[in-house]
Parts: sequence; structure tokens; C-alpha cells
Amino acid sequence: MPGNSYNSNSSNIPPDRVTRLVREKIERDLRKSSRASHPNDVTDNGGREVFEDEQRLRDGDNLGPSIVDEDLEGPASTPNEGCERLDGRTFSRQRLLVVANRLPVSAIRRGEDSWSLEISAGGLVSALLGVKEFEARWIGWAGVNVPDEIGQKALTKALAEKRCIPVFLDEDIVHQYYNGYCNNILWPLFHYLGLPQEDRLATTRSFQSQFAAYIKANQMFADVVNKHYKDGDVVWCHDYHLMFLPKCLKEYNSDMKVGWFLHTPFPSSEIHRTLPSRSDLLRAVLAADLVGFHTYDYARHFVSACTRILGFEGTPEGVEDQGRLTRVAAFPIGIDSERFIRALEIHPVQVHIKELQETFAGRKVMLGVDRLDMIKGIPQKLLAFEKFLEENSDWRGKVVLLQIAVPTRTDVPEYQRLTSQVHEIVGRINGRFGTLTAVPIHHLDRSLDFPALCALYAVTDVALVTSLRDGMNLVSYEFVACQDLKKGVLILSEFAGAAQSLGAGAILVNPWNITEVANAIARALNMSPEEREKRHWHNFTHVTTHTAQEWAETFVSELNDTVVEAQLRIKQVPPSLREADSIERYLRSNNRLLILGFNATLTEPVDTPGRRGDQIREMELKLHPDLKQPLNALCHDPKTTIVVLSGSDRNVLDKVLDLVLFIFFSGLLISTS
Ligand SMILES: O=P(O)(O)OC[C@H]1O[C@H](O[C@H]2O[C@H](CO)[C@@H](O)[C@H](O)[C@H]2O)[C@H](O)[C@@H](O)[C@@H]1O
Ligand SMILES: O=c1ccn([C@@H]2O[C@H](COP(=O)(O)OP(=O)(O)O)[C@@H](O)[C@H]2O)c(=O)[nH]1
Repeated sequence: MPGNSYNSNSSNIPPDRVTRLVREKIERDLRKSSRASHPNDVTDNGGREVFEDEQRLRDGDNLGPSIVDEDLEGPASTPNEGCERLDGRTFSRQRLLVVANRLPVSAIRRGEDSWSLEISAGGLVSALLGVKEFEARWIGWAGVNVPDEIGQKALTKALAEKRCIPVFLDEDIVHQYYNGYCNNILWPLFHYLGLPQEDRLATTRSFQSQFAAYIKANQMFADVVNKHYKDGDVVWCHDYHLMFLPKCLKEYNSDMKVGWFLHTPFPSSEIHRTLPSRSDLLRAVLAADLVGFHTYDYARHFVSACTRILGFEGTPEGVEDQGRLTRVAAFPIGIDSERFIRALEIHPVQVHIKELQETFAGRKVMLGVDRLDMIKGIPQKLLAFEKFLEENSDWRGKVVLLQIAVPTRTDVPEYQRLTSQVHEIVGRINGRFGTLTAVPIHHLDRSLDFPALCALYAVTDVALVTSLRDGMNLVSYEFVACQDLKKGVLILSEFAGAAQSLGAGAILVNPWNITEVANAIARALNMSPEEREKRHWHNFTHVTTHTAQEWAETFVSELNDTVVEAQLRIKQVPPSLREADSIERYLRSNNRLLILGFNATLTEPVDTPGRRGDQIREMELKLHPDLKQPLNALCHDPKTTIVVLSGSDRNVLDKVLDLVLFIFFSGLLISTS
């Protein structure tokens, strides 16, 4: 198990490694405080304008200078690379390897050895765009199958210009790992939509081959990381696609600083325990030093899955297994709010705003922006809008719903079915409430570019985010950032992570309750300007102060600190007793107290021994047969008192130790549950 090998390796850590880690931490702290007092005194692009970022995004040059050739061949030292000067001192910036399923660029093949690259500026890209503390490079899949060596070499070279390093996955792996295990199993399960019927049995062939492909793909990502890793780098793994990656990386090198962040919800342990590979996935994630989630609830669910399914200890800091702590915490993502606010001033956005205002003059604009995914609750949203129109005839013709539904995972049959279902509902509502000149719903099955999206956000009166579950939902943040003039209303699902941060300013709804959402639409459209202003102010303050940059910096510096703290903690663990000394003293003494653990100390190892309240599985615990005789002998010995200390329920202790207790036991059972 990686956790074990990590533990045993780490206990032999040379003191100079601890000293080096602490020195690096002091340097980082110094760098932070220098930057706080001289925010512009940075020799990289720290003072750049947001418009420059926009230009660089368009030019596909937003990810910094290219990776040097040596880097492509493997580890090499690159003097002065990533250095910055602050207060007259030179610091080298720490390298950050961001590993995500998808690279922030999509690649289109133009010829045998030529590629064109398009930047896709999703949440993670903008989050890292503004981070100056680290020198980031990306490792991931470019979204295309490149079977030939010439194509792979050319793409690798082209991507290096964007600080990206590709992982080449063949079509079969993509089908089984990405479409199969990631998007057909983990994605619906983590969003409380359950497992697909045919995969409910752990023994089905498709489940097993998809899981095998998942592990294989994760290993392929790990191989690439390992090839490019240099001592001192921070490796940040992202999302449900890469839950095995921390384990693979630590097996290569237990000193690697590894963080893992989940962008989706982590469901209640009762949901997670339905997954056939539940234990393997949890153990693999726990190999990381730091595990992060968007909300405290997701973090809590993860910790309780680890305690209930693996029998590990949950502490306020995270999850502990035999003295090794994996830190678990909430790090809510934000957006680059400045980028949206400043975009509203640029000419193309203003042109779009004017066009939209003219087109929808005299009508209130409602907006939905979602990937066309079951979790986004698009059919439920449309049905609620239909109900609103049914019950509020005076609003007919005076309100329009613009629904942008970005196609996604189009190879997965369930997504294809969803598309047809949405089209059918839109057609029905438009048929019912449309006129010869206007329809109530404008539905687009495509994505918009950044200027068009900003303009839409800015002209909207009411945004409708009705996700059935959503890790965070950045659309709600982006809408708020673009509304400082209009102060429109946000209707937000209570099942989106964003509800935890924007709940006070939004109208929160249960998206499954069509009547409640219909009523919320009426309330939002009729809301007084004073109430709108108050609500907007709350959310705008949050969105502009909890930015993506801050999210990324906090996670990575927490990861650095976690590693230092772990090394210091290991040094404080008392050394094991020497066996010969212990026996000798035991024999000499006349009054002995032996304090024994229970689960996995006195009991037979059970694959998933439950703990803390899971009495059903605790009842599976049995006294280890080899211990029966020695325990009897000890209990017979008048010089020895035995205490069994356990978090398990008293009934469980009674049952397991029954025989011993009944006949011989002269000790004490302490149940802390
Ligand atoms: O690449 P795809 O398979 O099309 O996946 C789409 C996106 O899924 C993930 O989104 C999640 O991350 C957001 C930011 O943390 C969060 O707000 C949202 O609730 C999640 O669904 C993934 O992180 C993205 O990179 C993908 O593009
Ligand atoms: O036409 C579009 C629609 C959406 N988005 C972006 O897609 C992201 C959606 O993120 P969210 O967290 O809301 O949900 P996800 O799709 O990641 O589940 C947001 O940053 C949007 O700006 C976009 O670039 N073009």
C-alpha cells in the first residue's frame, strides 16, 4: 500500500531535507510579505493589464513563456528560469505541475507535422492565469487521438510553446476511461444520479474493464509527470478523472509534494459506498499530502467515507492512518472577477450589449448558461419557466429566456438522450406560448465566445442556475461580476456549491420543485430595485474578494505547509520500543498494565472494518484466532491488568471478546463511542 511505504520511507527522512523544506517555507513567506508591500515590484508580468491578458488569450499565449527544449527531453536545470527579484533579493519561483484530464488548449491537426492550438479559458485556466507566486506548467490530454510518432512529436513541440505537456491516450482508453469510467460512472454517482443499471454489479465485464482502463490512464499521466518532475516541484492533480494519480506518484517518489482537488461534489458516504471500487479510490486519493474540495460539506463527506469504508481515523485536520495524516480541507474556487468587469468596457462587448438591448427592448431577459449535462437541471428549468408562463399570463410576451446549452460528452448515449429531451420541451413551450413574431425561449446548442458571454451576462435581468448538483458553478459568479450596473437577480439551486457563498444574495431554490422555481421567477421579476441592490451588493463583494488567483495560491501554499508540518510531526513520533528491553522489563515487573487497541489489533483484519457507529459492519469483526490463547494467559496472570481501548460500540466489544471475558477476563473495556 502506498500509504505504508510512504510512511516507512518518510521516517528515515534525512534531517537536511526537513531543514531544506523549512528554509523554502521561510523564503516563500518572505516573498509573500515583500510582494504585499511592493505589489508592482515583480520582474515577471505581474503589472500587466487585464486587456493584455485578453489579447494573449486570443493569441493563445496566456500561459507564459515556452518550455525549454531540455525540459521536453526530461529533467534538466534551467538557470534563472522562473526567478524574480524582490527587495533586492533573488528568489526562484517554485514550479507548479498542474495535472488535469484536459489541457487548457484544444489541438487541431493541420498536416502530418503541423498543429493549430486553441486556448479554452475555463475556470482553472483563468484561476492560474493571475497566479504570480508559481511557475505553472500543464500536463494533460489534448483531446485528440494521435497514433503516429511524427504527429506526437510535432504536437509535443507546439504545446511546449504554451507550457503544456501532452499525455497521449489512444481511442480505446479514451472510450473506456473518459467516456466510460469517468463520465458514465463517477460523474453521475458524484452528482447523486446513481450508478448506471448495467454497472451495478461489481462483476460485470464492462465495469471491470473500464476501471482497469481508468487505472491504466492514471498511470500514463503519472509516467509523464514523473518524467518532467524536478526536486522541489509541487504537483497539483485535478478532479475525478485522476483519483489514482496521487497513489501512482507517491509510488514513484514518496517525497513528491502532491495535492489533489475535486471540482465536483463528493457525495455522502452512503452514495460512495455503492461504488464497487470505493476502497481503492479512497486509498489512492489518500496518498496525496493535501486533498481539497469546494465546500466544507464535500470535505466532511470524504472524511466520513474514509472512516466508514476504510476504518481510518477522521480528525479535524483530515484522515489519519497509522500515524500518517492526509490533510483534507475546503478551498472554494472563485473567478478572475477583474477580467469580467474590465471586459464590459471593451468595444466588442459594448457592441454586443447594444445589439442585445435593441433585440430584446421592452422585454425582461432571463438567462441560463450550462453545459448540456443532466446535472445542470435544464429540463426542470424549462418546465418551471413553462409553469410560470401558465400562471402569470400578464408576463407572456414580456419576458424571454435565453438558454445557452453547450454540447458536452456527445459520445455518451445519456447525453444524446438529454439533447433530444430538451429540444422537445423547448419546442412544446415555444409552440404553446410563442407568437408569429416572438418566442419565449431562445435555445442555443453551442458555446459563445468571451465577449458575447460577457454581454449576455450584462443585459440579463434574472439568471437561472438550477443545477440538480454542481461542484461550484462558475456561471453564477460570472453573472454577478457583470451586473454592477443592472443589479439583476440570481436564482440559484441550493444544490450548487455556489449556494454556500452566494446564498445570502440569491434566491435559493430546490430545482426539483417546479412550483417553487416558478414562484421564484415571479418574485425575481417583480423585485424592488432596493432589494435587488442589497442582494447584488452582497454577492458582488463576495465574488470580487474571493478570486480564482487567491484560491490557487491558498491551495498551493497550504500544500507546501502541509508537507513541512508532516515532516516535523514524523520527527516527533517516539521511536519503537526495543523488543529485548521490553521483554526483560516485563518479566521483572510485578504490576503490569497493558493497553490494547481493538480493531485490527485484537480482531482479524476485515477488508472494510466499519468504525464509529457502523455497527452492522462492526459485527463482522472477530477475535484473531492466534490471539485467543495468549490473551487468555494474560487475563489469567494476577500481575497483569488488561485495558482494551476502542472507538467501537460496547456491544461490539462484548460480542467479540465474549468468550475470553466470560471465562477469564479480569480487565477493563473502554468504549469511546
Ligand atoms: O471537459 P469536460 O468533460 O467537458 O468537463 C466539463 C468541466 O467539468 C468540470 O467542472 C467542474 O469544475 C468547475 C470549476 O471548479 C465547477 O464550478 C463545476 O461545478 C464543476 O462541474 C471541470 O472542472 C472542468 O474543467 C470541465 O471543463
Ligand atoms: O458558451 C459558453 C458557456 C460557458 N462558458 C464557460 O464555461 C464555464 C462553466 O463553468 P461552471 O463552473 O459553471 O460549470 P462546468 O461546465 O464546469 O460544470 C464558465 O467559466 C463559463 O464562462 C463558456 O466559456 N462559453
